[in-house]
Amino acid sequence: MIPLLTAAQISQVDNYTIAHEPITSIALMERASEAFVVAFTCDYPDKAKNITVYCGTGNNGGDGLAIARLLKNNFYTNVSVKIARFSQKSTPEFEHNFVQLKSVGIDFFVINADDEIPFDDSEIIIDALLGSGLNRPLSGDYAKLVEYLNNLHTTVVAVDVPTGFYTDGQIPGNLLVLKARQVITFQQAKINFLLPESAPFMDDFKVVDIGLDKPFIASLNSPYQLIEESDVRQMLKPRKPFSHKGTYGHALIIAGQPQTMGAALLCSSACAHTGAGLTTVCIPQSGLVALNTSMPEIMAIIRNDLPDIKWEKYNTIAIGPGLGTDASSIELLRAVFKEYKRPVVIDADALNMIADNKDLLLNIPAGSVITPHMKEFDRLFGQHTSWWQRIETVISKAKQYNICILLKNRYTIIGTPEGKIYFNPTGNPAMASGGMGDVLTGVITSLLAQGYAAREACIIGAYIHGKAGDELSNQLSVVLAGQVAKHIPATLAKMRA
Ligand SMILES: NC(=O)C1=CN([C@@H]2O[C@H](COP(=O)(O)OP(=O)(O)OC[C@H]3O[C@@H](n4cnc5c(N)ncnc54)[C@H](OP(=O)(O)O)[C@@H]3O)[C@@H](O)[C@H]2O)[C@@H](O)CC1
Ligand SMILES: Nc1ncnc2c1ncn2[C@@H]1O[C@H](COP(=O)(O)OP(=O)(O)O)[C@@H](O)[C@H]1O
Ligand SMILES: [K+]
Repeated sequence: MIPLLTAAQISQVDNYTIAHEPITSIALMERASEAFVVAFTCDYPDKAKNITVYCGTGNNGGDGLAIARLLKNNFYTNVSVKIARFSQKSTPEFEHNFVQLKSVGIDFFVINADDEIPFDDSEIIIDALLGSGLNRPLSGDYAKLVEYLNNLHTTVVAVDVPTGFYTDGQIPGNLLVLKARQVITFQQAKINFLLPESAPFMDDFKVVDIGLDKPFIASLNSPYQLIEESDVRQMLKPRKPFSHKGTYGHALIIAGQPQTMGAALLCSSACAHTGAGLTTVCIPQSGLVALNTSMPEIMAIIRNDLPDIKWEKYNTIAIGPGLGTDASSIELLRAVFKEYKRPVVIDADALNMIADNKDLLLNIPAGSVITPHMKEFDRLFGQHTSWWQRIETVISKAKQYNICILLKNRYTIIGTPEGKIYFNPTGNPAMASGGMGDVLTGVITSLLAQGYAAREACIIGAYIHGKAGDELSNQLSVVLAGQVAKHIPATLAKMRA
């Protein structure tokens, strides 16, 4: 796991590293700038491009000055610097690098407060105006400069953070930010880069290691963690030589209506492909031929008004995909909560029914998983105006109901009753198509049936679901849910290798 820190914590780690490595703050800035330049030269190798580095007078600006000098040393022939001296204040690291800049003879131009903004015809802009020290929305001269630069539509590469962007906490509406094609960020992704509100301000980000003190970072015990492949590899259990279908659990999936049978088929296919020993799906009579034709491995219980379910047979139950919200579905959901006290997976229409009957929230068995997307989440827990607010709700509701909440998105958010938030990095826009969530539910259900706890099932499930989609998207620009379900065994084989 990569712990994700707030700007205040990063500055704490910065100071700790300076004191304990030990390293001077100027040497740390040089190391950060070198790391930026290595990444930059990789993505922008044309050394004749006309590049302007815009620098503020804080440490982000200090980085910018060092970066300009290092680019020149790396034979970038057309680099110049514009310094926004809008405040009398500057940091010693900025001033040190200013002296260095002058000594290597790079063209620079100072823009003072209230000055006209100088004409810019550069091909690449490096944004080192403001970084993680931002403490208020841009206004005045900064706002004027950023609006001018945004209107140029030039390729912008931001140093650490796009100027004006909030790295953590609620992002105010109508925020003015210098829009970046790419952000080359230091040490770790900033938490807000992982939320959809970052989308208008950056196409992409890349993390470069600047050698901040890792044990100290771990000691801060951040609630926010980014999942890494190694975590999932460690959590995955092998399939043992003398094992049999009973070893890997029996999952029951209650899903589908005549018009939404696909949801039941996708969910149960994903469950079987993720390795549950047995999968049974509870569907209406009209779905039986489709099930037997497409997946003879899966057993069926025909869903009359209230089917006769032998609850004790199942290691876990999933309920919701394509289920509908009519009276008999609500009755069935209540029956699950009444009869079955082990962890379940609740998705789609089951979430919508709980949203309409909030008393049911209290009946969810401890250790269960709910898998809402944004709209289902807001129906359940009230309207939210920002993703930061949703994260806060995930933390409080996971604890209150003793469940894992998996809130789906580009970086799916998993909250546990212990107050941790895990971000899943896998998945891609080729997967933005119907039924993908049904497959995820099947994957998580399968993992619960196999004996993984809810936290592990969510982390492994979200990761391999997205990873399967990533592998497919190497060849395909659109990936369908059924393809992801069928590809899970190949992804699992690689992860277990
Ligand atoms: N931490 C690390 O790991 C490392 C960090 N490094 C680098 O340091 C950067 C952080 O530098 P930093 O702390 O000097 O802050 P920075 O963003 O340059 O801002 C400067 C000042 O601007 C001001 N200000 C704030 N908001 C404003 C606004 N809206 N409009 C106008 N002014 C505003 C505010 O001062 P104020 O006016 O509030 O007194 C603030 O102090 C970081 O992003 C990275 O690039 C690396 O070199 C080494 C490793
Ligand atoms: N752009 C994307 N990047 C990463 N993952 C995506 C993207 N679009 C969709 N997904 C994944 O696909 C799934 C969609 O779930 P959901 O909205 O419930 O779909 P459905 O209701 O159609 O089954 C989620 O797991 C989500 O993380
Ligand atoms: K910046």
